[in-house]
Amino acid sequence: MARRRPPPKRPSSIPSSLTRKNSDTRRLVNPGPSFTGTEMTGFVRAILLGALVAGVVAFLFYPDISRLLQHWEIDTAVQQPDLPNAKAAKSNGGNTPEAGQAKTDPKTSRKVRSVKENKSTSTSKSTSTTSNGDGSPPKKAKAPKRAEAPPPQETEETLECTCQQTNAPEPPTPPPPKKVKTNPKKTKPPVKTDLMEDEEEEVEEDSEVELMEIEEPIEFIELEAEEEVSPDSTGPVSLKDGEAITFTPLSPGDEDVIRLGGRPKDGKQASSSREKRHSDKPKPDASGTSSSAKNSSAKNDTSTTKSKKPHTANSSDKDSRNSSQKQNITPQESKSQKSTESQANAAENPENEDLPEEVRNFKPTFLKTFTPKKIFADGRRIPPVELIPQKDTNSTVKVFLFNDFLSDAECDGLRRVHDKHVQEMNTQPLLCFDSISTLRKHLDDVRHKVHVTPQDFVKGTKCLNETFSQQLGQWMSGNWSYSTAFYPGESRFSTIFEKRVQQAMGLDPLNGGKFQITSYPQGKAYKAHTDCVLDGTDPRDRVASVLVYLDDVEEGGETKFPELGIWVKPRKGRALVWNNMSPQGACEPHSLHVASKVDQGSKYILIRWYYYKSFYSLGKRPPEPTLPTRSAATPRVSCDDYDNGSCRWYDEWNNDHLLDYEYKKYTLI
Ligand SMILES: O=C(O)CCC(=O)C(=O)O
Ligand SMILES: [Fe+2]
Repeated sequence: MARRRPPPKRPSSIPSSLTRKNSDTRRLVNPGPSFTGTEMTGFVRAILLGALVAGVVAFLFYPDISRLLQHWEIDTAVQQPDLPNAKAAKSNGGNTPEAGQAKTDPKTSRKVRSVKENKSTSTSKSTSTTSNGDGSPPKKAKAPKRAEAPPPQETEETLECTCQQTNAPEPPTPPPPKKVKTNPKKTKPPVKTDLMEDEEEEVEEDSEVELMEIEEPIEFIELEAEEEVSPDSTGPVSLKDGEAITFTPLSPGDEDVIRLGGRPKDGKQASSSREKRHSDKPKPDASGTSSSAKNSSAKNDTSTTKSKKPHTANSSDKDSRNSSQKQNITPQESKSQKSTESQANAAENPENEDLPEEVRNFKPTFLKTFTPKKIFADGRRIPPVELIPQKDTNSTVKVFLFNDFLSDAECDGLRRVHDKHVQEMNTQPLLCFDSISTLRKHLDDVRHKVHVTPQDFVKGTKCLNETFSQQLGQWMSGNWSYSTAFYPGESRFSTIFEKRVQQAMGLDPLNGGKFQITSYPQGKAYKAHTDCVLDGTDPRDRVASVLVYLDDVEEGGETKFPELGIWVKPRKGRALVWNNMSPQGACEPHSLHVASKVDQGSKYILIRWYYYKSFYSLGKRPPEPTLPTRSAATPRVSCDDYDNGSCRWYDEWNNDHLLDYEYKKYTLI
């Protein structure tokens, strides 16, 4: 549009001294003509006529004058972007740096971005999920935010447009809502249904446009085809042809091969093929000293390292992890190996002084190989799906989902092994509590007023004595979830599973810990926690978690990530994989997750945690502590919090219930 010239600016004021001087001069030097009465009347008439003509002209051309003035204002706004018009134009576009920011992952950025656009365009799904904040099922969606007009550019035209809209008698009709289409090949609508069932039902009552938009499963991105691992590809694992993709389902006979933890009634502890797994790794302690001997010799260690663990995952495995992370280096070796650099580090951070060298010098690098790939198993095509956080967050946590990661037969087999083992264990567990206050809360819960004294606990432990354990166990009537464990190399299944995980996510089998199967009876949940230790002193933590649902759950039992606004419904065979640590190696608070209450039916999961690196005892059965004294096959129940009824039954013992555990964990085998 042609730009009109603004009218010349008039001087805003003339110095009064000058004016006065000129008029004074005129009056004195040139007094002007004098007029007769007739001449005066004619002159007045002429003036009146002129005024009349000017009035008519002004009336006829008024709109043009008005427009001329407008353009003058517009030009001013362009030149001065701080004027209100210019500001409004900027914010109306909604094109804030955040909104326009793309995710940094070069492989997924395009798709992530497209999903984000979709989200902001208008879905009640994303609105409702995001707004809840606690990861609870989304509430009734509000009126969806319609498609926004494309962001205006900061040009003269844009501003002119704003200005004209303001002056127009009727506001202009907004552009119709944008329907964002995603590539149907790359989305999986059925998955979305699982996650968003509640909202979907509500949204269906709304307009057609919404329905069309809701059809887009915005939470899911099936990842790029080029990431696929084809059956005959060599891939990251060197396997024999076909081995990576064919899996013979777990047959009933195989169940015996899976030895679950705990001392069976014959008193012998199951052993794993630990030496094989680590035979190629140097073992700082090659003396062959038994682990229990080392345990007792470590008792004098006065390591003061305590990690605060407000919301850390099930203590049993954490214990196994901690004990596995610290034993490689004896205090003597630690001292002799001290480098100038590490001493300097320790001097900088005196709190770390007592940590083993390996811990202090460990440089966490984010697992570059933590990349999802499409895999095939047993004739099943298993593409990865990235779950997009429904909350704006600067989190580095990525959550991936694989449907049918395990076959029905595999899931059934694992459930059977677990149930059988729970049945076979001694039915009377010993009950352990993280504190007396947790015990009191549980007593209140079962409506029993009991005066608790330290004598009720087995000395040196956090566990109740046998009599009290039995009593409280009956009152609580098995009101807990059940975890059983098996170890790498103990079954064909474990080997096949870890290879599958390696292919799908690039996680090194050697960096994985035990396999834990957990069942939740109806009404059970598990507290909000992170699988790594928040603000922990040991950076060699659980970098990623792999969770597989072994059955559908009739109602409830979702895994929720409240900080991300992601929640996932259990589906038989479905795997969830996420990273717990940031690229810098810090435990990510956004990885907080909760197993929500099973409202109807029961829930079964298989979980395995992966670490930054392999440790000597990682993935090996931990030596059982002798305290408390107990008969074979006695399970323990750990209530390490009250929240969400998070007592959990374990088939094996570790050191977590020992009072002095925190003080010696870095030197335990
Ligand atoms: O059961 C779930 O959904 C989550 C379980 C979990 O996070 C865990 O066992 O660490
Ligand atoms: Fe967890």
